[in-house]
This record gives sequence, C-alpha cells and structure tokens, in this order.
Amino acid sequence: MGLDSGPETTKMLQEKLRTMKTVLWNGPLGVFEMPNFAKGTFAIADTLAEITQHGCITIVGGGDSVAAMEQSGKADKVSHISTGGGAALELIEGRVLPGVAALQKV
Ligand SMILES: Nc1ncnc2c1ncn2[C@@H]1O[C@H](COP(=O)(O)OP(=O)(O)O)[C@@H](O)[C@H]1O
Ligand SMILES: O=C(OP(=O)(O)O)[C@H](O)COP(=O)(O)O
Repeated sequence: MGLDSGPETTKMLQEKLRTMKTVLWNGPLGVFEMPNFAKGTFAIADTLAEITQHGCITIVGGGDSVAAMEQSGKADKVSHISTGGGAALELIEGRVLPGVAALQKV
C-alpha cells in the first residue's frame, strides 16, 4: 500500500512545481494525518508557499488539502484556498454549481 510519496518522487514533484506558473492542488500525497506518512504532503505544502512567493498562482482545494496547508503553517502563503474539493474541480470543468445557479435566480 502506498501511503506517502517517497523522497525521490517528492523531489521530482518539487522540481516540476518550481517551473509552473499556475498550480491547482487537490488532494494530499498520502495519509498525512499519520506523522509517519506526512513528509511528502508537507514538503509539497512548503513548496507551494515558496513558488507563490516567486509569482506562481497557487490554488488549493479540498478539505484535507486545506487541513494539510493549515497544519504546515503555510495556509496564508498560497494565492487561493477553498474547502471545496470535488466542487472546485466541477467548477473548472465548466459545470454550474447548485449554489451559484440558485444565486443567478435571485
Ligand atoms: N494511499 C492512501 N490510502 C488511504 N488513504 C489515503 C491515501 N492517500 C491519502 N489518503 C487519505 O485521503 C485523504 C485525501 O482525500 P482527498 O479527497 O484526495 O483530498 P481533499 O479532501 O483535499 O479533496 C488524505 O487526507 C488521507 O487521509
Ligand atoms: O474536500 C472536500 O470535498 P471532496 O471530497 O469533494 O474533495 C470538502 O471537505 C467538502 O466539504 P463540503 O462538502 O462541506 O463543502
């Protein structure tokens, strides 16, 4: 069972992230709620904060991803953060969210 990213995968992801202009993060890399499996997730949370400082637009969505950002102490260092996980992905797909549809009727 894969419960976290390993050091080489984490490094590869960090290197790729440093070349990005926009990043959407939806989902921790493992079961970060267990300290032994939190390294990959927190490393990526730190990297998101770092690349935001260098001009990357970073968007974090999903209750568990937000919890990971908060626990890493970097939640205020990303561009946008939302508890909406699946809903955020649906919005980006172009679907109309029920709450937004209801507002349009007002
Ligand atoms: N390999 C795994 N096996 C079991 N559970 C996992 C594994 N990887 C991650 N998880 C669990 O899934 C959660 C992430 O859920 P997900 O829906 O992807 O994120 P979000 O809520 O941010 O959208 C993690 O916080 C962790 O508890
Ligand atoms: O990550 C989340 O949802 P997801 O399972 O769709 O990714 C959020 O915790 C959903 O919370 P909500 O249903 O209270 O908006």
